[in-house]
Amino acid sequence: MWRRVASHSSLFSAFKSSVPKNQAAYRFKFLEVFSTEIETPAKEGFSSRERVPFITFVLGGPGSGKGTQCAKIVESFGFTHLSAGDLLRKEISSNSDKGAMILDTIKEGKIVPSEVTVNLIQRAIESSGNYKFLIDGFPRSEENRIAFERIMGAEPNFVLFFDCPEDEMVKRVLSRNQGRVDDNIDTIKKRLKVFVALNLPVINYYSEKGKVHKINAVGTEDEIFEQVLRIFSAYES
Ligand SMILES: Nc1ncnc2c1ncn2[C@@H]1O[C@H](COP(=O)(O)OP(=O)(O)O)[C@@H](O)[C@H]1O
Ligand SMILES: O=c1ccn([C@@H]2O[C@H](COP(=O)(O)OP(=O)(O)O)[C@@H](O)[C@H]2O)c(=O)[nH]1
Ligand SMILES: [Mg+2]
Repeated sequence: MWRRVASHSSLFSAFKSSVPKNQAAYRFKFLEVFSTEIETPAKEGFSSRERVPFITFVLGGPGSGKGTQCAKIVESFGFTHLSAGDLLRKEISSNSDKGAMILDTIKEGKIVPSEVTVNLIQRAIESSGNYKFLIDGFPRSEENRIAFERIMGAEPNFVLFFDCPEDEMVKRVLSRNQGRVDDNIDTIKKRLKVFVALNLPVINYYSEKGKVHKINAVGTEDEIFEQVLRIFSAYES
């Protein structure tokens, strides 16, 4: 069940180029894991001395608490937090030639073309120097998922799904106060529809593969983190 995809991986190349020359063994491990098909035991964790890449997708509707809980996971477990939305917003503010298109897409609550987002994630992975990643708010569609798996040559080790009722998500987004162009009632309604139509199928896909940990996202931040903690502690080997 914990099978990684077989193709030659650009994730491997990414790690390869970011690893210092004197860490040949480290580099070799990535080759071993990502260029061959390996049955990995279900209990494989993220603290092994091999430092093999460990990827968690963090999914849930807008306002379900993904970013808030990712910050806590980083503190406790040393993951690198890559919020796809933050990477896209950074791209807008960096005056990139794709900025205007990304801004329009976000305002409409739609999904940015997969190759744009995957490339940003890939670059962030390459420059992180880490091997444990929380990929927050991505993949948002089956097309996103397929593009990630094809380009990176890797699947997530597991998926966290923050399950939150819509009225609670709307309440949280409207009081988020981060000056985001999409935190308004019109866009949030569109985003909720996009979540159900395009993002839930991704969660169902990984659920059928036995990779989803569902979290009840209603409660205090600390109550929710207790559930998260139990899951991550089980992978700390
Ligand atoms: N458990 C919680 N209860 C109430 N509000 C929360 C909770 N977790 C996060 N929030 C708040 O809700 C808003 C959305 O949280 P955020 O982490 O940005 O969600 P997401 O990344 O899923 O959109 C933020 O203002 C955050 O402070
Ligand atoms: O992989 C992604 C992640 C985000 N977005 C866009 O960025 C917006 C904000 O995403 P973010 O994850 O920041 O929102 P959150 O769920 O945290 O409120 C989304 O509605 C999309 O328009 C996207 O197109 N692809
Ligand atoms: Mg977020």
